[in-house]
Amino acid sequence: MFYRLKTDLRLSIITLLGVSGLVGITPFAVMRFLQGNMLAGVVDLAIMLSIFSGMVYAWVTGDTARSGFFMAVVSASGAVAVGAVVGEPGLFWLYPVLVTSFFLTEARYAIFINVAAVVALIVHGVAFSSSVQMWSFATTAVVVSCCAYAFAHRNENQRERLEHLATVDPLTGVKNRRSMDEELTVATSVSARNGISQGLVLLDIDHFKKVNDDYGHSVGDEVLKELVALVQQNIRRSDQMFRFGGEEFVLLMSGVDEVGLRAVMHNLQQIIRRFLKHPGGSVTASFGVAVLKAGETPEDWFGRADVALYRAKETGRDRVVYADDIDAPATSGAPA
Ligand SMILES: Nc1nc2c(ncn2[C@@H]2O[C@H](COP(=O)(O)OP(=O)(O)OP(=O)(O)O)[C@@H](O)[C@H]2O)c(=O)[nH]1
Repeated sequence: MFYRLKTDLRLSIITLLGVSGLVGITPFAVMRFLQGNMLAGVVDLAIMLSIFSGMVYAWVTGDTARSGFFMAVVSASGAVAVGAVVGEPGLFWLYPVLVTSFFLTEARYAIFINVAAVVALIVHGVAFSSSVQMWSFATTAVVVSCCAYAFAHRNENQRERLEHLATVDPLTGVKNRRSMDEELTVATSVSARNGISQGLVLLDIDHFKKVNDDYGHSVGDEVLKELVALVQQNIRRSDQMFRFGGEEFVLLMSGVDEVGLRAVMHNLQQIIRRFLKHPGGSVTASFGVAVLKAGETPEDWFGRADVALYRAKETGRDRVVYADDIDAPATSGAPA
């Protein structure tokens, strides 16, 4: 529970709004019923129930986009209703709403919700004792909204940047090992559900240490970038490439059958041989390939591809080895 609150900002805002809404509005609802102000009491009760159901929906389904939008609309409508029914003291409820809307839903929806709420109160007009007060309210509402927008926007940018840094290899721009672990898990579950075949390729540049030693690290870096560009130009957009570490890369290919995979690998091997160069000549690579088996774990799947890569290196490099060819039981030719 705390992990979800820590990692999902929108869920934490929904929860904060839900809990503080319930705690903050309950005394007002009770007071209004006790004072006989039934309409205001019913409005408070409706807001509390809606906020509570939005919060429960977010926790149960994980769909914070929909529940966030719902809670932004509910809290803005509630604040307008309270302002319209209670008058001037009720206006203050709009300020927290103007801020939280930017954290609950997308900026364009939040702007629309905030403008609609302020306009609704101005058009209704009853909550204001003078036009000066009304325009002061409108101006401060705009200032609060602009500040909230700027803060939420910056926060979102930083979140995206951190996510990028955590998942992408800075040298080559492909996803890193951490993303690969997640995608392999996703691929195995998708395959278990839909039966879509999944191919896994481990690609390791041959004698890369010698490239670095002979021509320098920066030339080695260029070779890595060139390799990524070449491979990406020659695989489908839906295929994914990851840098596993050093000079080792991983390709995840969905929906490719055994025959298709062999054709793709033959093509990739030829292209690397022909076009991947260092100042002294061509660069080659070794490949280990495994097609996901039914019920296999990501670790076992990766392990088979790794064994195939090891075999490719062991048997001379610059070759593609398929895990299935290693797994296949040797035929003895003995009569049954
Ligand atoms: N330029 C550059 N080199 C890197 C980077 N990451 C790892 N390396 C180098 O990659 C080399 C890998 O060397 P080895 O593991 O011995 O592999 P290899 O020389 O390719 O030999 P085989 O794989 O057995 O063919 C090491 O020299 C590392 O320093 C990087 O980001 N840039």
